[in-house]
Amino acid sequence: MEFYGTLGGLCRDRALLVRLFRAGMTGARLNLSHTSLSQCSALLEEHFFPAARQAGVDRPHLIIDLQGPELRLGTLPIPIPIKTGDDILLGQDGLPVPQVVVSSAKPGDQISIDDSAILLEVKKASSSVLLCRVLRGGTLHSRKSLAILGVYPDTPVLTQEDLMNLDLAGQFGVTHILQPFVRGQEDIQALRQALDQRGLGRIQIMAKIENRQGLDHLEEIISAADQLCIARGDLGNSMPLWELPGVQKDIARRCVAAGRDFCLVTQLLWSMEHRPVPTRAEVCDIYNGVLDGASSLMLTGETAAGQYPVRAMEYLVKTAHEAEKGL
Ligand SMILES: Nc1ncnc2c1ncn2[C@@H]1O[C@H](COP(=O)(O)OP(=O)(O)O)[C@@H](O)[C@H]1O
Ligand SMILES: C=C(OP(=O)(O)O)C(=O)O
Repeated sequence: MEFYGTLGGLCRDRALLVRLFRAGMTGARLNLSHTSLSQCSALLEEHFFPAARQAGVDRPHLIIDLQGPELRLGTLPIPIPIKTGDDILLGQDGLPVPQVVVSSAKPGDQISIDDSAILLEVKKASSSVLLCRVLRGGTLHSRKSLAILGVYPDTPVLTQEDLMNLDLAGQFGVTHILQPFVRGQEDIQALRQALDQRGLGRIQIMAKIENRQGLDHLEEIISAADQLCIARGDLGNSMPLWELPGVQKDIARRCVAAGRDFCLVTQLLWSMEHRPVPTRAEVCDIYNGVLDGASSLMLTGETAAGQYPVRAMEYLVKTAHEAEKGL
């Protein structure tokens, strides 16, 4: 099995990366919604690849997660607390959001931020600004994910930043690409074409299933992609959460039936961002994911921004190996 962490601000530390590899990590993801390959040249060349060599991992996977059609909050000068019941503006003179959010949302729509940690309802909409009521408050941070629930604005398959990152993917040793919000086989064909044009046909495409559009076109996505990724953060925004386990199991079953590898990601050990020991529910989730056929497991905030990244990797790897004994 492959075990991945996400490289965040924490990971500009070779000693930490050596410990993650020694704990069983076989590769890592760079979320290019928060950084770019050019900004990460020192992280990759001076820390990531040397750490892998030092830990005896010959060919670490380097996975880039593109921006694609995903919507995100813009950059905030400082984190902003918002309270349940407050009214806030999105767009002109308010919080920075992509213009397509302002033009697509209508009164009554709900907007989730940071995988639904924060929830807004649109009260009034004009062509430049949305007045929203805060249904669930919290603290807003830069570049957190944003979704208009049930609304799918027409956004490009690849952003300008994505194309610039693809230009550098060969020289930085990228082995896999996580393609976000895949809507059908055309999205995958567009990425494959962009890779072929750059002589990067060897890079594996991992199609992220993150919303209803992906679910509705699952069969063709399974055929077109090299691997799938069950991206439970955004996928969980697109349905009542109690439906998510059944949907995860259905995707897993269909991947296994088609002989397609799949990766399981998000909140596998979420509590370990702040606690040294996982919950019983988290280790059971990992164990079940392996029994359901996951070929890789990926940590996100646990290694990118958490307090116990190495312990989290150890729990991930040990729990998965225990589950493999039952296969
Ligand atoms: N390259 C990075 N630099 C700084 N912080 C990062 C980076 N990657 C991730 N993070 C932080 O870790 C959090 C969890 O990572 P991830 O799951 O990849 O992001 P998100 O949930 O925003 O898609 C991010 O929201 C961000 O706060
Ligand atoms: C891993 C995921 O993607 P992102 O971190 O880009 O929201 C997810 O949605 O589960």
